[in-house]
Amino acid sequence: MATKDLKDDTAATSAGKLFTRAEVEKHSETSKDTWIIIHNNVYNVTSFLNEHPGGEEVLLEQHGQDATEAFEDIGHSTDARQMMESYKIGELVEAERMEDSGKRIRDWSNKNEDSSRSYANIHLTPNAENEFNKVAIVALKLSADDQTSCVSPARRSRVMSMISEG
Ligand code: HEM
Repeated sequence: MATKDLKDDTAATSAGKLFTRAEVEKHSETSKDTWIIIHNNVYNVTSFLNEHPGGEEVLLEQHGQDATEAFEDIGHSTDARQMMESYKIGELVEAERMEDSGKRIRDWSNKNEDSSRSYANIHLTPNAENEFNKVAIVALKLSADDQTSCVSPARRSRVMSMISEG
C-alpha cells in the first residue's frame, strides 16, 4: 500500500541515512515521494507540497535534484530554514557533497552589517548596491500589476511599505 510504503520509508531514514545523488534521483523516479537535495541534506517534501508558500510546482520541478541554488536564489527566511529540519531524511555521502555548501546562507538579521555585501556569490561595492536597490525598486513598481511576476504579492507589499513614494 502506498501510504504504508511512505511511512516505512520515512521511519527507516529518519535516523540520518546517507544517500548518493543517484539514489535520490532514482527514488524520485520510482516513487511518488518528492525528495530534494539542499546544502548536502536530503529532504522528503511530499507532505509539504501543499503548504509551501512558494507553491508546489517549484518543488516538483526539483524532484530528485539538487535545489540548493534555486533555494538560495529565493532568499528563504530563517523561519523557512528552521522549517526544513522537519523534512530532513538524511545527508549525501561525503564523496558527493558540495564544498561550498552553507557559504551562501545569508544572515538576514543584519547583525554583522558590512559596508559591502554578497548576493548569489556576486560581490557588490556600496555604490553598486545603491544602484542595484534603485533598479530593484523600479522593477518592483513595474511588476505591481503583472500576474506573471516572480515576486509574490506579500513580498511586494512588504518591500513597498518600506519605500516612501518620491
Ligand atoms: C524544505 C524546503 C523548503 C522549505 C521549508 C521552504 C519554505 C518556504 C517558506 C516558509 C517560504 C515563505 C517565505 C520565507 O519565509 O522565506 C517560501 C517561499 C518560497 N519558496 Fe520555498 N521552501 C523550500 C524549498 C524551496 C525550493 C527548493 C524552491 C525553489 C525551487 C523554493 C521556492 C520558493 C519560492 C519561489 C517562494 C516564494 C518567494 C516569495 O514569495 O517571495 N522553495 N518557501
